[in-house]
Amino acid sequence: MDAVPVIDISRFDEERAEKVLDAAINVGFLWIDGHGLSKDNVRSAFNLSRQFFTLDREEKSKYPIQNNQGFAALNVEELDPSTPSDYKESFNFGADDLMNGTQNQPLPPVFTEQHDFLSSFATSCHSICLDILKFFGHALKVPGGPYFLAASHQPGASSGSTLRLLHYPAVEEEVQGDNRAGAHSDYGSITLLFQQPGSSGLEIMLPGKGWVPVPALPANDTNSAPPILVNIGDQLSYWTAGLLRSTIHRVRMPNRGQERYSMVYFCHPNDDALLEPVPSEIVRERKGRGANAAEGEVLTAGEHLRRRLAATYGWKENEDGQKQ
Ligand SMILES: O=C(O)CCC(=O)C(=O)O
Ligand SMILES: [Fe+2]
Repeated sequence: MDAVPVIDISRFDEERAEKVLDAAINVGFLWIDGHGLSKDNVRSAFNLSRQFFTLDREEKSKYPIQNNQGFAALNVEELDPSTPSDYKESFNFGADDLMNGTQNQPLPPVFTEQHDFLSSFATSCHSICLDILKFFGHALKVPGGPYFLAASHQPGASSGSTLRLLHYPAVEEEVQGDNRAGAHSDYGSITLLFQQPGSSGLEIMLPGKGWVPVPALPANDTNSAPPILVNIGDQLSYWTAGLLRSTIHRVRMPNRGQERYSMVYFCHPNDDALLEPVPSEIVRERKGRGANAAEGEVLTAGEHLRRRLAATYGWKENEDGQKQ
């Protein structure tokens, strides 16, 4: 996909850091290669996802989404309030718990039996995100360089980091228009998006270009998983006064009879991180704040997430993060 560059992050150098920053400023999406995740790992995760979503609806509904963890049935989520709710189902894992070994979330046997695998998958995703954040820290020339942003994304610290499995069932008739995931930007710092080879439906909104499809890249013949799609979320946009683009995207599935599986790792800062512009000359030169920020208001990452989730699921949470 020409609009979205592919960048090999297996080595850290000036040129690559500049390319990563450039893609984040101009597109908000990039493919990363040299990420170190194996094809087998990604395949196993997709297999687990398929095992879960093919369970009876009744069985899946024993784990209803609460505090952004668990199962959201078809049409529960409404990513874009101006369009009908999303004809997709999902399962969210609290990735901080998966990483720190304190599993509080009720899980079906299909997942508890593979808990070690899920923990290691989430840990790998998080460490890929830390690698990418190091490129940004370096290119933005913040104090501490590569470690500045990574330092507020400690693996296992209390955060909104989430591993999410998604299933878009095949339909024969049009279901509420073609929008299967309404237009939205992501809430965290950066997102890793896994699609299966041959899979289509994802579109991103680019200035001057409109909606641009971003189909999965083909599988390669190495042991490595194909390049992973990365996008900038709102929190990194706040931190960089809107310099890094939190690009709006959606899923449309006009091809009848096709289903789609995708997996997403939302990397979030520690809950107590303040979403104020980072001390960078490059950011200081920039006027304004990131997407949706009211003038003069500085939120913590945890507060920001609570607000966004309340809007998405139509529920409110109290200070302790309890659903009301
Ligand atoms: O399924 C997809 O490819 C997109 C999912 C997505 O954008 C999200 O869950 O935030
Ligand atoms: Fe998204």
